[in-house]
This record gives sequence, structure tokens and C-alpha cells, in this order.
Amino acid sequence: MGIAYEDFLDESYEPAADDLVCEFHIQPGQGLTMGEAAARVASESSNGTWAALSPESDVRSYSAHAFDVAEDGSVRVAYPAALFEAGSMPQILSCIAGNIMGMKAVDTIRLADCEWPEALTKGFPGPQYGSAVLTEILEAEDRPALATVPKPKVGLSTEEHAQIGYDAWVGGVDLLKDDENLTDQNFNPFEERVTQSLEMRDRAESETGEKKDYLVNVTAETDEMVRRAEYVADHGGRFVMVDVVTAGWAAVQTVRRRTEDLDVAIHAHRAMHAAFDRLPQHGVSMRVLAQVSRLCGVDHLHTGTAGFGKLENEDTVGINEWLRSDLHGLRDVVPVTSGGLHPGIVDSVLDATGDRVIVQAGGGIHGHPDGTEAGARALRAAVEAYGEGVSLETKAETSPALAVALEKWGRDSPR
Ligand SMILES: O=C(O)[C@H](O)COP(=O)(O)O
Ligand SMILES: [Mg+2]
Repeated sequence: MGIAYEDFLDESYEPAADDLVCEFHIQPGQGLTMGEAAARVASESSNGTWAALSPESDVRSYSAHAFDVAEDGSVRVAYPAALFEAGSMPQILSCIAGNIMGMKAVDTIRLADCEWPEALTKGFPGPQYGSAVLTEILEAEDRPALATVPKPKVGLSTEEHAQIGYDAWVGGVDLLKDDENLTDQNFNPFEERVTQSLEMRDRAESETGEKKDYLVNVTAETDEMVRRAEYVADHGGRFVMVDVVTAGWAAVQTVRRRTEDLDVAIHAHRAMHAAFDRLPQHGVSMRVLAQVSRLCGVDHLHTGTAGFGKLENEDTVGINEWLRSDLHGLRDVVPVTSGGLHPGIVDSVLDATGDRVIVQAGGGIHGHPDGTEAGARALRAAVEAYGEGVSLETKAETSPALAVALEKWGRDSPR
């Protein structure tokens, strides 16, 4: 039974319940119609190629179907369940975001969204805690949790890093976070940083009476990453942080499996996501990267600042809604809003994102004229003002630290 690329276009196709349906936006290559380009996408991403084939057996049950082709460039492609290896994110992505990203039949192609069927979803663990971290590990029932990353992001000694953590915790922040490029460098070795920072955490917890914790960047080669996660758990840490895009999804899956036994949650930093999603017409959307992150089982994920911070963001609000929506019984993911936040824009961000998020600020705390502790107090006051329904200006009348922050940074987004 022959298969040629034309066979992969089927406008009348009705997806089966266990198909993985992907929405692509494509710009056809020169000389191709939308239908021809869409057919080539479905072909190359399932079991066709550039040449017509005549296999001896009938392999069409493994073929994808392109349908809903629109002249504006959108097309949906349905992939049969049999095409996939259950629980292997690399294998799935090699199909739906593999060769097609570079094929000449499309000038540009964007994997915009996926509808994950129950059968495929069940192959993945999803988050171990999800939003339960806010109450089970932290005490942030009725306000956003607050996190901070010491700045400068690299170059601080272990002692300086731990001291900054302590100052931020006692100032009102819940979570200290390593930066995405701080792992195990000579100026601040991993194991010493973990022990010293967790000692400071314990001190800050007993002095404030609040639960505090530390998002430890364990990003490394996979075996080493697992070893570091074990080290964190052995020393009383309750979170690890993974740079999920640079580490890779297979590694994230391995860490997720191990952290199940260790009872630690995973904070996902998305460094390098913009290589996939910044150009709106090409690549893999942040929405899909967020879906992949949830399936692989992270508990927190950076999803941007809804346009108010220093980074370009794609649909933070819609992505956050997806992370909280039902996905065949998997736990939700807590969105982290981060990148250029300071107290003067916290109310605008929370208006957009709602308050079931983690608010994370680096420069917006450590750049405070009176130092880290005052910066943390200012951010905490800003978030509390939001919960109380009072303006930042009114709150600043009783919070000198917030008044200084507003004076310094005003109400505008940084660049
Ligand atoms: O990793 C992060 O989230 C960033 O380092 C945030 O830093 P900033 O608040 O200084 O932009
Ligand atoms: Mg950072």
C-alpha cells in the first residue's frame, strides 16, 4: 500500500479520542499551497518522507492527518496514539517538533498548541505537589509566595550568598533561589552553598516563625543532577531547581522520578526558552513548553510577567490558566512571575496574573537603596497591599521600605 505526502491531507478527518492533536501555524515554502505544505508537515512528522513509498505492509495506521487547513496559515494535525512511546517526551517531541522545524516545504512553522489525550497524558507523572507547595511546604495560603535570586547572579562567595538569603528571608521573602547560571563554580561551590544557605534558612525560620525555603539549582549532567538532588534532600532541602530547557526533557523526567522518593519539589527555570518561542511565526510556543513541563512533572514554572517586566512574554495569562486547568487528573503547576519585577509594578502584574503565583524579584530587591532586607520588606509590603486592596502609595505611608522603592523605581517596567 503506497504512501505519498498527499495522503496525509484529510480535510474531513475527525480526530479519534486518543489522537494527539497539534495546532501549527505555517508559512508555506515557495511554490507550495497551504494544503501541500500542511500535508508535508503531517507526513514528515509521522511516517512519510519526501519520496513516495511502497512498503509491503500497511503502515497507514501510523500516519498523521492534516485537517482544518486555513488560508491564514493555521492547520491542525492529528497523530495516532500508536505513533508514540508512552512516557517518552524526547520521542514525542522528535515527532511533533522534529525535522519539520527545518524543512524547506515551510518557510516558517510554529507549534502553537497541543491537545493532550488522556492515554498519552497517563504515561507522565505530572507534578508531585503543584500548588500544594504553597500550603504543604510554604505558608502562602492567602497571598502569592515571594522568591528572590541574589544578584550579582554569579561571583558572590558562598558566605555572601547565604547572608543575602538570610537578609531576604527575614525581610519577608519565602524562597531564596539560585540563578540559572549558578551551579557549582569555584567561587561558590554547590555543597557548601547548600549547607550554609540551609543553615541560614533554619535561622530565619526560627527568628520569623515563618516557613522559609531554598530553590537549589541542581542543573548538571543527569546523573550529577540526581546526586545533587539527593544532597539537597539529605540536608533538609525541600526544593530543587532545574533549568529545564538547557538540561533537556529526558533529564527532567529522570529528576522527577528521583524526587518522588526524596519528597522534594521541582522549580523549573526556562532559560533558553526564547530560542524556541521568541519569534512568533516559528519554533515551539511557550504554551507548548509549559505543557511539556507539566507532563514531565515540574511544580513551579517561570511563565513571565504579562508584559510588565524586563523580558518579552508570550501570553503569560493564557499559559497560567492552562497550567491550572484540568489535565486528566494531573496536578497543576504554580506559575512563577519573574524577570525585572520591582515593588512598583507588583500590583499591575497581579492584576494580570491573579495571586496564585510566585512573585520573584532579584534586582527589584537587592537594588533597593537600603539593601536586601529593606528590598524584601518593600516587596512583601507591596504584595500585602495588593491582598488588602490598598494602593501601593497608601501602603507606603506605613512602610518606609516600600516608600523608598517607589521613589527609586516608580511604577514603570524596566528595560
Ligand atoms: O532567574 C530569574 O528569575 C531572574 O534572575 C530574575 O532576576 P531580576 O528580578 O533581577 O530580573
Ligand atoms: Mg535569572
